[in-house]
Amino acid sequence: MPKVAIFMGSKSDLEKVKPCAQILEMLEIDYKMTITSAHRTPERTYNLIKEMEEKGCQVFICAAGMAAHLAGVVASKTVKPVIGIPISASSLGGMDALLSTVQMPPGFPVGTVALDKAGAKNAAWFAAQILALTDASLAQKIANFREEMKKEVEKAANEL
Ligand SMILES: Nc1c(C(=O)O)ncn1[C@@H]1O[C@H](COP(=O)(O)O)[C@@H](O)[C@H]1O
Repeated sequence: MPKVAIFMGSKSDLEKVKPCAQILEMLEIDYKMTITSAHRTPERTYNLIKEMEEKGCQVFICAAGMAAHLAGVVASKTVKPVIGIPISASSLGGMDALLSTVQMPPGFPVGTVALDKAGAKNAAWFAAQILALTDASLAQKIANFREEMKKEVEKAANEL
């Protein structure tokens, strides 16, 4: 049963979104990743939100570039937390997607992470932390990975 939904606006976003799925896999969190667009396939988007909620999904992650309305539209249809990953997909270098993801009207927040791959990774960590509020073993797993990251920094420092 997927706990997290990852939606992206286009197949062209996939390479930048893959790290999100990889982190969820590393944390052994069930997820469903698919392509849907609030602009091009509004009905599919609405149906997917409903389907995912019925399956027990707790967090929605939405990645989109350009006029990135996908996360906002998902936020309008669910009261589950929505995390937006802005994708740089135009000559504006991602500022278009960043602003259209983050600047939501009050009452419909989209927790917005950094652009592209770095943001994709943090979207997964953030979703995991939300799920860990009610899952002690997942919280411990996240803490263990943080220990590993700490060791990597110390190892790199020692090797300099
Ligand atoms: N921002 C949105 C939405 C949406 O918000 O509904 N649907 C697609 N897109 C974005 O358009 C960009 C170009 O898409 P194409 O490469 O398919 O032309 C992609 O970054 C996609 O996320």
